[in-house]
Amino acid sequence: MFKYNCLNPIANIGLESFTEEYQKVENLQDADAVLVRSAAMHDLDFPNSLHAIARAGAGVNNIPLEKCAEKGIVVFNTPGANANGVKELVIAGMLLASRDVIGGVNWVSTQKGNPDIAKLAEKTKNNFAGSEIRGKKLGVIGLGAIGVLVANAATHLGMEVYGYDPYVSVDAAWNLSRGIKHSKTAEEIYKECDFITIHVPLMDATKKMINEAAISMMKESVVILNFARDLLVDEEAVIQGVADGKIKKYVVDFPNPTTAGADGVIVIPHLGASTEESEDNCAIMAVKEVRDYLENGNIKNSVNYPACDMGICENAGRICINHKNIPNMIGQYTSKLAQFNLNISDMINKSKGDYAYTIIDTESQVNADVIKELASISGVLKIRVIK
Ligand SMILES: NC(=O)c1ccc[n+]([C@@H]2O[C@H](COP(=O)([O-])OP(=O)(O)OC[C@H]3O[C@@H](n4cnc5c(N)ncnc54)[C@H](O)[C@@H]3O)[C@@H](O)[C@H]2O)c1
Ligand SMILES: O=C(O)[C@H](O)COP(=O)(O)O
Repeated sequence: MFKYNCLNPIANIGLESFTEEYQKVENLQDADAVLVRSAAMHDLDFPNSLHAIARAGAGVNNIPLEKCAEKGIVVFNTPGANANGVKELVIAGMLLASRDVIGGVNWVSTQKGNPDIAKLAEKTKNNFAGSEIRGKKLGVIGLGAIGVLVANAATHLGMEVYGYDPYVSVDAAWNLSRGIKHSKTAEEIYKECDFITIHVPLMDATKKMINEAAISMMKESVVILNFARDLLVDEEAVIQGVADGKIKKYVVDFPNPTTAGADGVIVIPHLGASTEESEDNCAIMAVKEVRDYLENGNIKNSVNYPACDMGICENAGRICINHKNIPNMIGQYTSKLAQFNLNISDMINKSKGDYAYTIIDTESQVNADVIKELASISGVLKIRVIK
């Protein structure tokens, strides 16, 4: 029996794909796996029983990845599963920044019960007039799952699109519309574009990447859209930019005391992935990843351990070892198994940064003494018997 805990509500369609071998528990301390969306996990203590954390979403800045890796806890996310939901809201954000729909709708609500509202609206509507996005230049920083969809959609709306991503994946590059201009520097985006949207993960290297220096290069009346994370942007500098008339609008999906209610800022309460479809997709993918890891030891879409897949175990035994990426680990495992006269029928070892993962299938089952011996090897962080 496996136990899982949910730190946020996770869509039922995903949870329903857990079999009767799974039990939901209220306390993380009792869990083999945790499912989470944006709940902050940095200050949590993780029990030794915890094997996996699945982020039903993209951003993993709420999870202490290194601390988890060190404890042999594999952290998964669900790449692309909510990308369409975010793309649609980014397009809405561009339209809301271009035309004062929000101001107009708010004005109408102040006229409740006014029998002359239709006439008055015709006199007043000019206060809420705007411009169109067709023909404008959009710069997309970060061409991953979301950035590619936004860039492609914007070309279909008649925008001239520039894309910047020095680490773009081959898959993402294949999916980009041919008409998108490849920017080799972020500066080109800052200098050329009327709308700038960022879709990069929050990491030390990307924190405050949109700052005073970046803003100073931007065009007058630029619109900045941030559906990635608030800390990617120096928001004090943005508010100053709005006050100076340099920035027309800042559209952001992450409310905080700096931006809530600020002039020229459209703040959305983190709704990018809050669609039925995105929530379902993320939950289904997260549960699938957790099940494959707990039941078979396979890793797909982890952000702190390598991808590693040996399928379903057809052999008598399978052990999985989370370990440091240091020399001679495999040599030590194989010689320990040989000491116990265990024959290896299949094996895979992969590494990612400082961490590595090994799956070993054996021709007979591995007993507790063998596991104890393997666990005593320096650099082993966690060991699990799958079969
Ligand atoms: N508003 C929401 O509800 C919502 C929903 C999903 C994701 N997000 C946020 O959006 C981010 C992006 O999501 P995604 O699914 O597209 O992720 P992704 O991993 O598919 O794409 C991120 C891209 O950013 C690129 N990148 C990294 N550093 C860069 C840099 N310095 N300059 C330019 N490009 C850089 C990477 O190469 C990658 O292609 C997530 O990390 C998350 O923080 C927000
Ligand atoms: O990174 C993400 O996937 C988004 O920010 C969505 O977060 P949420 O699952 O809490 O809505």
